[in-house]
Amino acid sequence: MPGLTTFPPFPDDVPTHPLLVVDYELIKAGDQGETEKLWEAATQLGFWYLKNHGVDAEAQALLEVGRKALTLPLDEKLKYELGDEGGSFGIKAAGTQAIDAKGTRDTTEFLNISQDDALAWPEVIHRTYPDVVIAHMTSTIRPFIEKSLAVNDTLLAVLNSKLGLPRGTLASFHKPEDPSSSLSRCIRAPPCAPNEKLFIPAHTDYGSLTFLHNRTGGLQVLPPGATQWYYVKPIPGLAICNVGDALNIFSGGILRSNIHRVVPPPGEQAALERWSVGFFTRPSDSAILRAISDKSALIAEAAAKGDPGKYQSGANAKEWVMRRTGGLRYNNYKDPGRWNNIWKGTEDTPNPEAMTA
Ligand SMILES: O=C(O)CCC(=O)C(=O)O
Ligand SMILES: [Fe+2]
Repeated sequence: MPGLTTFPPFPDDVPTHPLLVVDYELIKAGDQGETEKLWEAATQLGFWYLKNHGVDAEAQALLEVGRKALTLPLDEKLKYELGDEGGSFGIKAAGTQAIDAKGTRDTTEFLNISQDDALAWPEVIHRTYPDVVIAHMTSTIRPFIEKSLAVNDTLLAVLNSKLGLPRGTLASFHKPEDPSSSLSRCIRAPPCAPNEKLFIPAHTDYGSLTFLHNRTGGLQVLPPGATQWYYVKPIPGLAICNVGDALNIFSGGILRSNIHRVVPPPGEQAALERWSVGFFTRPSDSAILRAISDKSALIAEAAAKGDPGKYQSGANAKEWVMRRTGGLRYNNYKDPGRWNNIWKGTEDTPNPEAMTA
């Protein structure tokens, strides 16, 4: 069982980037110093560790369900495949994404369960899932999603206040009753074949906040101004959180949606199958992705300094996610130039894979 595996250690001789450690208990208690730490992390690198979040057991349980679903026979998994239209929910089969400008197929699998489906179950809002997922909807999936949602909502409220927005502004773009592409995800990547270089290509996250539980290494960030990738070391009990495109745009660029990718785990960990789980908070489908300049002088000032098009995307959150998800699909791949552009996020650094392609 993945959760019971004793992992070979994460090597100490690979380039690793430190992240600030934010204490969720202190954030909930309104601690000023911790709030400042979260703000620094969210505006500088856009990534941080979160401790005392209380979701470890639920994350582990979701991983076990993900393991059951992603080890079903292929024909069973394909019944729930995401499809090429840019849909977010269901199973992403291996080989369905183009992971570089040359159109190389990926090897990872995802189980993506919609927040809306989990909260409304047994009502179906977006789609159905394999029986093994349904069987654990109330015992496992819903508790993971509810607790993760509470964590992300708490962080959003702190960021809302630091951005000088009227109370509840960011929350109004993330109402749980409005349909969204928010989801829980379980990722499986194979033990590293010798020529395997990339599991998930360099990207910014599509939504607002990501809350990730990693067992083995492989996640890498390209910090602002850096020319090389750095691993983010998985630390038991600490989640890895990051800002996505929607918050970058809402904040006029103040919050950083940093580029990252997933490569095979370093050192001896490469011999293991890689499993990770996460929760992705995304805005309501109909929320327009634009800087909220009319509600915060801070945001107005920041957005005015930036590229005007960037903070007036003209897209709503659903369109943004569909363009990015659909643009990566292998069946939609046409040529390197198109691959580089079609699924772009808010990154301010060129995609390093694009440069070498
Ligand atoms: O598995 C990981 O470490 C990160 C996955 C990721 O970046 C994503 O799903 O957006
Ligand atoms: Fe990501």
